[in-house]
Amino acid sequence: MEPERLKDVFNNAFNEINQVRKSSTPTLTPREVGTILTVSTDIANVSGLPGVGYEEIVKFPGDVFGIAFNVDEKEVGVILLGEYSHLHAGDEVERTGRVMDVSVGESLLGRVIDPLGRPLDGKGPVISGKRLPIERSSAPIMDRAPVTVPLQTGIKVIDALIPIGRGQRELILGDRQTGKTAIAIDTILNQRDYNVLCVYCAIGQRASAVARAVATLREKGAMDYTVVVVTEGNDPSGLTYIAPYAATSIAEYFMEAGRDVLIVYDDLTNHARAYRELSLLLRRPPGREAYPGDIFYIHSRLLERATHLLGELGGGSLTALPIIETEAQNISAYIPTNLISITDGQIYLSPSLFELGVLPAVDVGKSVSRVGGKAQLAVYREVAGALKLAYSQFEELEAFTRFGARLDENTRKIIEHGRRIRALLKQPEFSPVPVPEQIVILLALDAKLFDSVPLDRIIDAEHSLRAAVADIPAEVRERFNADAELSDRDREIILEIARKALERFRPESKPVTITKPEVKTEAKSMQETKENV
Ligand SMILES: Nc1ncnc2c1ncn2[C@@H]1O[C@H](COP(=O)(O)OP(=O)(O)OP(=O)(O)O)[C@@H](O)[C@H]1O
Repeated sequence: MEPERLKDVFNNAFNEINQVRKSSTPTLTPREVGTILTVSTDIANVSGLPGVGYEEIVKFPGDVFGIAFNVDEKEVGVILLGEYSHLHAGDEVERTGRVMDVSVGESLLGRVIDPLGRPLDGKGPVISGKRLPIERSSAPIMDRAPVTVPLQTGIKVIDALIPIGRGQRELILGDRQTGKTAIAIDTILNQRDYNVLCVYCAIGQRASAVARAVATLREKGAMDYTVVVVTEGNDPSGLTYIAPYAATSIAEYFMEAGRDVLIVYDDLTNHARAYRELSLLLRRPPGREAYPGDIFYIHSRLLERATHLLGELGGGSLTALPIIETEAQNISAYIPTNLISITDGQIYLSPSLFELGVLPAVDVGKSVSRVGGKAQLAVYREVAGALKLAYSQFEELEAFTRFGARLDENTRKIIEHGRRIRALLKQPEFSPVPVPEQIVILLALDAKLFDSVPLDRIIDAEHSLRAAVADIPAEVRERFNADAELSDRDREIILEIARKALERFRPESKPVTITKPEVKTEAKSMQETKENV
């Protein structure tokens, strides 16, 4: 062989050997490791991680994870996401190079998990091939469609007077124990018939309250289409802080797959408190009510993720029902006003109505839905305006009746009508009312058919009317859900059925003979008394 050719063969062989050697050598990946400087309540200060990014996950001994939150040149403030009593100054901390993410997917339906995706229901690990970061940017404006489809809550007062649309953000606020959770749970229960998936995010709640909510959802068959994300009061503040973001990513997965989703944040007061605690521990400067300056931003970036996507993007929607607890009915405190300005309306629950037994204790005057009216079914719109006006007139006039003022006939009628509206807007927990039944009740109320029914028989009259809905011809009932307006003929048919159903609840016109004997008896007895005296 020629020397040139020999040289080529030799070079090729040498290169091949080099390549084989390279591929069999294990590649060395650098580990960036730092040291814990201090560990205090729910946070750790770490040094020696110069490359760490904001919100990057770092790993502590014992598989405890943390989020890098205060990234300074020499020191990193880390929010701890697990039990940290075994951590000490001097322990190693390792960068992971990734941000916090959570399992998402169909397999999460029916599960109760914590914000890290760990199961809390004893049904084994959550198996899902897909993960999404918990912090995601919200859909850009050009990807958003207007809110046009109603989200039926099954709660008469809300569906009629404060309607919610799919993709809307409606705040539920009120003092403690006024029925805030009850409204959210009832709304979830009602989604069974509407094919809306639900995510219930319990944030820093008492374990007993969470257990009660989960038991109700399970008992009523709502867990089939619901994911529950839980942090309890005694969990680290870091876990409480990330809970709503993780729950939103779980919900967004379904939305991006074209589904309609409802998410409940119960409640964001606990979330704000957890964030305040972390910020103060990280020595961020406190602002109003000791909350950090970016408290508005953390809630607005969360709630901006609720939207209705365009048809080309699947047409899915994410409706958010954040809950806020007020103190002594102060809706102008810092966090409630922030949330009121971020959301598209609010449902205010009044403790005084709760005490009076008007449940759900929705104060219609202080509640509003800014976009839901456009999404409301046409049949509701026909009666809602008149009903709201009649109800607010009644509330104003009711105050006068407390002074025992003599009322003219017209005022008396307004008050009697208003009392019946209030009585019919009452509703027990866990018993959503279907749309056709709600509409028939509202039409009958609007036509003042209930005004002749005594107040103590209103509930029976309502039951009788609801049972009579079956008599309405199917084609008329179909128009209720099809967002079609009712014709005069339809209205007449419905009112005729309602009249019949309510007939037996009218008080019998009292025959004169009934009163006369009473007078006689009284007179007689007076005479007898006189005689006896
Ligand atoms: N429509 C209703 N009918 C009957 N009872 C109701 C109704 N709504 C709420 N309740 C009752 O009122 C109580 C308080 O309700 P709920 O726990 O929902 O209030 P909350 O405002 O969420 O309370 P917390 O401040 O503890 O979160 C519960 O005992 C619940 O059963």
